[in-house]
Amino acid sequence: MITPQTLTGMILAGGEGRRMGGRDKGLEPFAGLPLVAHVAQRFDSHVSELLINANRNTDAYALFASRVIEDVEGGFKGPLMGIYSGLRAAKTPWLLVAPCDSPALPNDLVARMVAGITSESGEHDIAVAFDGERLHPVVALLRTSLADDLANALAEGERKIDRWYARHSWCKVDMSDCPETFANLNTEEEKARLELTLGSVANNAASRETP
Ligand SMILES: Nc1nc2c(ncn2[C@@H]2O[C@H](COP(=O)(O)OP(=O)(O)OP(=O)(O)O)[C@@H](O)[C@H]2O)c(=O)[nH]1
Repeated sequence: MITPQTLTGMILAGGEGRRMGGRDKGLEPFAGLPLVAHVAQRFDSHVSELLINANRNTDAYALFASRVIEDVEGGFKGPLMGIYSGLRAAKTPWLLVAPCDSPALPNDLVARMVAGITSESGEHDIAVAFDGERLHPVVALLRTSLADDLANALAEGERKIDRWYARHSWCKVDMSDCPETFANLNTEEEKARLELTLGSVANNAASRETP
């Protein structure tokens, strides 16, 4: 059974943000808070430790997590390297990953992912969020014992997250009831548009969960 004691959360914030002029996306303000703060709230009290995977501005990120970890191998090798770095850093058997640029993820994200990975014969090794049309490979629950296997895949040059998932016992977690919560911000224009449509959703969640 996956409990908060056996689960580490990690926010992926290690990208270059090229489509946003190279800015550090996780620290961009959105509806009054840095993007990363919205995502951090989804993990509140549901995990034993929250990590942020970032390759820049690590002091700024430290305000929002228990630990900030950089990619094991630098040079912006992609999100699969970030996931690997989290699998290595986590002290628990399970790691739940979410991206820093999706500020409206479901408030019950952790419960949904944990319920979704469990099958009649036990747990799969990996569960991936599915919005009814698309998989979201950077919203995933994984066994941390996969770290060695991922190290080998990365050494072979693998960079595609879903292709690596497909080598394992994996499942989709159906979130087709809330596809809009997966909206992410890649450009200034998307940020401005989503701030109008999703800002209130994200803000309401924030004020509900702030003690
Ligand atoms: N650790 C790590 N995370 C990454 C890397 N590249 C992207 N990510 C993360 O993966 C998720 C999806 O990233 P993208 O939006 O595809 O890439 P990005 O670098 O943020 O933005 P672009 O440069 O505009 O593509 C985000 O949470 C990123 O922070 C990387 O090289 N290392």
